[in-house]
Amino acid sequence: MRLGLMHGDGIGHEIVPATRQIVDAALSSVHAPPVEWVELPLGSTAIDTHGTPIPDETIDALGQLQGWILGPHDSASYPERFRGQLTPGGVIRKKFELFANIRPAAAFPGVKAMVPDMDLVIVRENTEGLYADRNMAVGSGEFMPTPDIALAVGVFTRAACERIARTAFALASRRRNHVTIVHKANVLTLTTGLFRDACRTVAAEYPHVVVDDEHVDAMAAHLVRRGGDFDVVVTENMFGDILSDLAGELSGSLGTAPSINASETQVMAQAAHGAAPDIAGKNRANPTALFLSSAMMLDWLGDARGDRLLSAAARRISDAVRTTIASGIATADLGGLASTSEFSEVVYAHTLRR
Ligand SMILES: NC(=O)C1=CN([C@@H]2O[C@H](COP(=O)(O)OP(=O)(O)OC[C@H]3O[C@@H](n4cnc5c(N)ncnc54)[C@H](O)[C@@H]3O)[C@@H](O)[C@H]2O)C=CC1
Ligand SMILES: CC(C)CC(=O)C(=O)O
Repeated sequence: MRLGLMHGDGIGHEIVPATRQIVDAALSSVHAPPVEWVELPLGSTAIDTHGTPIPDETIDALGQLQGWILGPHDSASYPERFRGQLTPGGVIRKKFELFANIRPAAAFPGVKAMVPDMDLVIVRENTEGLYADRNMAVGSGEFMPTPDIALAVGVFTRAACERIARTAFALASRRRNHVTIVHKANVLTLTTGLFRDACRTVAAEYPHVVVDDEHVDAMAAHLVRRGGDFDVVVTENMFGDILSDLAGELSGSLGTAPSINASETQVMAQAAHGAAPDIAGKNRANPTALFLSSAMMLDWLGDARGDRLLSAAARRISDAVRTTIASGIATADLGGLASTSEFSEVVYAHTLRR
């Protein structure tokens, strides 16, 4: 199996190589064939070598792959000429229509979580909404008609809202049969109102699923006070981005918050967090989020290919992470003393253990 690999920026240079080793270990431990890794340029290093953070050769190569791992990028630090453009991750999401951003948040044994009974999945629409896109036909855009006025246009299409709703209801049907639609239809009546209504339309196809809906501001409060009450949360692009950081932190740390971005045919593993420039190069980052993102990717590929070994390898990784953290070994964000490499070595050993 060929899988793409992009380090990204900041802590990506620490957590991506560690993740590659864990994936290799997991596949070997279940006697699956090894991965043929396809390393691709992206981020600051690609600016130096190719003059752009997202070279055409990377996009072309991804078009030939079913799955890949994307390290976090530090687009806020790119030279001025790249600012205001879609970020590398955003370009990839839109180019390959990776419309479903699946972001679980569940507390681990051994972690002092602020909401210890949280076990939910945020299903985020990944191609529309308010996130800027100057270059593509479908998407949204910011512009300045004068130097003193900035405008942003959000795009919500019924087709994309119904598509992400189906993902959410199918997921809830395999979990606890509960979907919460998050919107802000009291103010953004037409746009997020369309999102809510399209989700409600799809809900009629899943009569066994309990549906409710919340305004995004109230939802933020509910997550803090009673985050254990939610199962699947479906929402638009920016609300999902924000709520998933909140849920990640409430259930452990941003460093434990995984995600995949998926279409019907391709999957990208990408942690929910960013490049963490404040701790980059210090061997302090928690690689858990990317480890678990890669496990989600293997699981997705296992389903898509009907290959149980890939799903078994995915379980190896998540079990190894849980065992490691439950044994009291954790990085600083979880209150532990382990460095990135010390933590990764223990997860690696547990992944290989038969
Ligand atoms: N998917 C992506 O590639 C994303 C990229 N970014 C980019 O990352 C850069 C920094 O953005 P910020 O807003 O500071 O968000 P961030 O997620 O990089 O960092 C926020 C805070 O969480 C901590 N943190 C994040 N990941 C961690 C980990 N694995 N282990 C331990 N602590 C961790 C950081 O140290 C920081 O204190 C920006 O250029 C931003 O655009 C931000 C979010 C997502
Ligand atoms: C493209 C990213 C920088 C947006 C983001 O924060 C995320 O998707 O997590």
